[in-house]
Amino acid sequence: MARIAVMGAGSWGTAVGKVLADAGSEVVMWARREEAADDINTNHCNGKYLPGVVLPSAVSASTDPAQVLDGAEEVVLAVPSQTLRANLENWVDLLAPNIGVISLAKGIETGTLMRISEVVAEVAGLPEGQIAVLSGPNLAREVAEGQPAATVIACTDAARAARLQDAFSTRYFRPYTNNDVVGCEIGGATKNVIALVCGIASGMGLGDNTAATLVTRGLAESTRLGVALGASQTTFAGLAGLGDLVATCTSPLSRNRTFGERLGRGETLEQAQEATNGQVAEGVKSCTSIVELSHRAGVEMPLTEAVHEICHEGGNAVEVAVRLMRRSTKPE
Ligand SMILES: NC(=O)C1=CN([C@@H]2O[C@H](COP(=O)(O)OP(=O)(O)OC[C@H]3O[C@@H](n4cnc5c(N)ncnc54)[C@H](O)[C@@H]3O)[C@@H](O)[C@H]2O)C=CC1
Ligand SMILES: O=C(CO)COP(=O)(O)O
Repeated sequence: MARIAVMGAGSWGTAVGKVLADAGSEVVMWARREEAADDINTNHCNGKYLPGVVLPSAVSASTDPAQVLDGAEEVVLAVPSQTLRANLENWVDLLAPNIGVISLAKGIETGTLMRISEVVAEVAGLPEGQIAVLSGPNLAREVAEGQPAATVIACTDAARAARLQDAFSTRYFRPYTNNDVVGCEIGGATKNVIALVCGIASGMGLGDNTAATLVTRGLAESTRLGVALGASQTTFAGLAGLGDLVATCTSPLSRNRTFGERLGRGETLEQAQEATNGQVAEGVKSCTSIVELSHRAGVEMPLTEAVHEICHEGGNAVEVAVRLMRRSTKPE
């Protein structure tokens, strides 16, 4: 039985811990709070993030990263994108030199504009073939309940991607492999921003034509950015692109969509933040780094710019929407 460390016991880290244990691994989770580790060890659940979900007995937890990482063959990084660097810096001396890393994060680091696998490579000094990313339409609650879902495991080392595919395969969770790490990470980060704009539109009372327009044009601008950064266009038509975009833009379980809805109803950023139960809505910060990345790459991302303006420049959603509709006409 392989021993896998999951660093982060939030909603997705916990759901992924359950998947890995159901697929046959021994899973040790790192939790920030003692109560979370106790809850997992004593009650086999994580009541703060996934109330009612029973975790397999092969899942245990600790707040001590040394204990969690001791003997681990793989380490899953399940902390928010903007905190990953600082967390990993604390753990780097505890990683075995040949350890495999799997990033679950869906964001772009602010300031550096790095994808999260690039942050991992820089901080841990690992070659890119040792770093994989997992991304797809995977709302944590549904996966934890055992509802059927698929995902993508991307790694430049195809043999490693195939090994991870096995390690994550269960009767309800079906991973596909891909070698397009850039496309999977860009798709995962941009869909959160498009989910914010879909939520804003919904909060403003707009209907399904608007939502479908935002999803489709959101996919167009995400693909434009990804391709400019070296990704494959086909990745954006797959699970880590369109698949995740649809799930996140339409689901009431999405933190990003819900956050946007509150903004669209007129709440401030602070009010919307209060309602997240301490969970991350990655798009709020990543919209800034994605706008900067798009400028650097020379591609237009009007919807992402709109979200940035509403979230961080005091933009009024109605005025921003009117301006978007008045953009010059163009071929599709
Ligand atoms: N929840 C979901 O349905 C999915 C989430 N993801 C991605 O997985 C990553 C992790 O997300 P979740 O587990 O959902 O997040 P979460 O907000 O539910 O949990 C974050 C975890 O990171 C820990 N953490 C460590 N350092 C932290 C810090 N400085 N600030 C805040 N939290 C800190 C928290 O204690 C918590 O255990 C994100 O990038 C997210 O976009 C990806 C797919 C599905
Ligand atoms: O990434 C997700 C689904 O694939 C989760 O989305 P939220 O972070 O918006 O909840």
